[in-house]
Amino acid sequence: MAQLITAADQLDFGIDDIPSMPLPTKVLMVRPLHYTVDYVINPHMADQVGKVDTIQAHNEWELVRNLFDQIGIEVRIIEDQDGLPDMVFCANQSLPYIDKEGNRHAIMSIMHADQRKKEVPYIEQWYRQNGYEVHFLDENKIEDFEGCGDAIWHTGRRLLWGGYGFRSSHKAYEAICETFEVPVITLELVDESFYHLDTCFCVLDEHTALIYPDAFTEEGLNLIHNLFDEVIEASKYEAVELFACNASCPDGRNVIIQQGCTDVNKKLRDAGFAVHEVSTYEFLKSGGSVFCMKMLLW
Ligand SMILES: NC(=[NH2+])NCCC[C@H](N)C(=O)O
Repeated sequence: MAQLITAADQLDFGIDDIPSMPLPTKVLMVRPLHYTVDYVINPHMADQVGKVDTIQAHNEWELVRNLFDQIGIEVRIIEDQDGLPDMVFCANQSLPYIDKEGNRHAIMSIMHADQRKKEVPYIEQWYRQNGYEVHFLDENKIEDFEGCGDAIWHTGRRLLWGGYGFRSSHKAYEAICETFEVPVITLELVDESFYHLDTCFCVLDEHTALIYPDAFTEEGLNLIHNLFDEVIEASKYEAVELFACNASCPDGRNVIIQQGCTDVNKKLRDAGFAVHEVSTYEFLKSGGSVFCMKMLLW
């Protein structure tokens, strides 16, 4: 079953056929002491260089942290590094996994932008200190891969969704599929404003996803609709300006999301989710929100 799936006609399983995987119980967060917008590597950062209010950013980060804590997720914290202003976005430097025996693994990223490459060893060190087996992709064969920014676990199942096109190469998923022995469904990203899969695709529970449809190809949308019974769509405004799809729903019930996503939040509540709004305005300036500000762990 460990296959790479790029088109809906390759799907020979339903979600219930995929072995289950425990839900994450922890998050790693990186305290943003050196967070700024210093360079432009995605469209959201244009015009934002030097415009981050550092104190406000730290306050917002604390509130995000409190919300994870409140919904029962244990928060682990490390500090960021001087000269690495994007390190707070700790969804990007790795992809963790728990195998069927309960052993923990992490594949380290190959960051697309030179400015972010030095973040990876700090996260690797944390994994080593916390009993994870660390794996590397072959840099001679794979150009880039930005961890859980693009690679997203299906809630409760040993199935990975892999976005590619801007920050991660399709080739990375061949290697990940082999290393973790899980099926990977790849989704091409076509709009630069949605440069990571986590900007336009959020798995809410086993049967429900929140997406921004125009960020995908028709084939991608087919794949998503094939595996999810319910697909909630975000409007352009809430997806681009408020990063609605960059929400996080670690337990299949509580959704932590940027403040003001009125339309999406109504749809989430109608579908039975508990919505927790939080301001991440200072992080939106860098092209990130709740999902990017943490790494889900077991
Ligand atoms: N998973 C995410 N979308 N992370 C946000 C990363 C933001 C960061 N400024 C970058 O462009 O790399």
